[in-house]
Amino acid sequence: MCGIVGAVSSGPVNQLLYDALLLLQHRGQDAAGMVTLQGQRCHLHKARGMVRDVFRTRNMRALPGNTGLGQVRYPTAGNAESEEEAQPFYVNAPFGLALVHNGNLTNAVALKRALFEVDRRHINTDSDSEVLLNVFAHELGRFSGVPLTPDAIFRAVSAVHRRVRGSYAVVALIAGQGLVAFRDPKGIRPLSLGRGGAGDETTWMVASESVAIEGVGLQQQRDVAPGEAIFIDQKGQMHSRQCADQPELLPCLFEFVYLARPDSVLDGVSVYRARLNMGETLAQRVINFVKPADIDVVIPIPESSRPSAMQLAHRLGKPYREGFVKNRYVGRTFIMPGQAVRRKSVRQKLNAIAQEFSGRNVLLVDDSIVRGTTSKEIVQMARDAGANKVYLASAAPPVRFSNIYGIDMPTQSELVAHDRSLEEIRTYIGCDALIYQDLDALKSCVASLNPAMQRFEASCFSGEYVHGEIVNGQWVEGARDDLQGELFQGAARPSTAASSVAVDEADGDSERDSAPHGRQRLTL
Ligand SMILES: O=P(O)(O)OC[C@H]1O[C@H](OP(=O)(O)OP(=O)(O)O)[C@H](O)[C@@H]1O
Ligand SMILES: NC(=O)CC[C@H](N)C(=O)O
Ligand SMILES: [Mg+2]
Repeated sequence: MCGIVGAVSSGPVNQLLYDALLLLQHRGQDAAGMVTLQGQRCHLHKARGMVRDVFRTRNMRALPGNTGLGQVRYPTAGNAESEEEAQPFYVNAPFGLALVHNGNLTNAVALKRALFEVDRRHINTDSDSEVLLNVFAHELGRFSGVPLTPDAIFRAVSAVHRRVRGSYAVVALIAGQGLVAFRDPKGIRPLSLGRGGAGDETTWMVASESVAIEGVGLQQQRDVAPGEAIFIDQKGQMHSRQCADQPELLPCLFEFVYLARPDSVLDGVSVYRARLNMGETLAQRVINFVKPADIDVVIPIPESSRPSAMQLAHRLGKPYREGFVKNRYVGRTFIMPGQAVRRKSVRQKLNAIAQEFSGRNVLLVDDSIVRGTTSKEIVQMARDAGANKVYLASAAPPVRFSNIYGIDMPTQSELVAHDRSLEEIRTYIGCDALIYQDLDALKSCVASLNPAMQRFEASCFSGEYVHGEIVNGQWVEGARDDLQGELFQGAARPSTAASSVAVDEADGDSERDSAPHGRQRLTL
């Protein structure tokens, strides 16, 4: 996941974009960037780091103009250390184009080959987003004349939909023309449209989450529909068209579990309310495994599990206590690069209040257990703080399969639940009881809040991939040809018991950590 934003306004957009990026920081901590457009001239600044570190006053001054876009990056392709792979990407033809992308293309290798051999375009990094920009640029060049028309833009987006597979929420800027936003035909990653002011004073914004729109004082209008493209010209006129043949809404379920902020509304669903529902249904599961009389207190594992834990405690009639205090200056651990830094960060980030644990049977609640880094540490911290029994409940089902659509879970063998029975996971984490949410229950927690949303991209729980790239844990013929053998190798190869060990028991640094950031990424 990354956070993306774009704006067209009657005034300068640099501060607006900066503020929106800060509100999207939870979606990407590795790099940030912005492009603004003043007349025909694009101004770009991007670098590794968090928003506050990347944009100093002098950088902001050098980003003039009334149209612009920005991104916070959490890499799923290429290399987190590469400054060039920070976004936005820019190409000078046709017109001058800049693009930001949230998602992950699953046929990027084949596209890169075709771009070079057929379209005669050079890709200079290992980023799938640079591939996506060049596909869009090539198609825009084919359909557009001068002056550029909305129809040409929409035809180019339709062609992108035909060529590209995977997930993509996109904002692009066309020099001298305006802002384009589009979402893949299954709407896997979110994209919201907002507006403020009126007439000549109108400001438009497109952003990954509604919190960015509302946080800068604009109003959320609606979501960009799956497959839809929106074009806002420099006079502030908005044009839109459905550009996909068979669009259907299959949003990523993990957005509701963990990725999005609780105060966002995605595709009409309040993330906060969905998380409350998760607490309700999880409470039903808990009482199947642990007698309520054996639970003294419910304690969330901050931050994302709080709404679910609160509702779960309410449903069980048990006290809800903040037993862990979060250091607000440490970022999200799951999206940090590398297992060693993630593990260290759990202890730096969370500290136990011993009195809340001492002599008690505690039920810890987290939103999800992915690599098991957090839960293993936290269970031990609860024991060190004097807890009697330590039970652990997860508001999401076991994460057993790779995510290839924009969450950095490419390697099954990193996942604590992969190839392990429930009892083996419990033993590994070291808790006295382990309770997971049921997948159908999780889906209904979200779907009950929007009747139009009945299906989800839930591959990391189910192993079913919406584009059919992987079937029964194996890349299907053809889809596999698009990709290098080592890509997503956990999914491509049946794992062995040895390779399923998520984290080395002794020091937490698995062999995979010797690879850059411990990730198996798309290498083009
Ligand atoms: O099993 P793991 O691999 O440890 O991943 C799961 C944990 O990571 C996330 O927390 P994170 O610290 O990233 O963010 P949060 O503060 O929003 O909870 C998530 O909320 C879980 O606590
Ligand atoms: N998490 C994302 O959306 C990543 C975008 C893009 N695939 C990258 O790696 O930079
Ligand atoms: Mg967490």
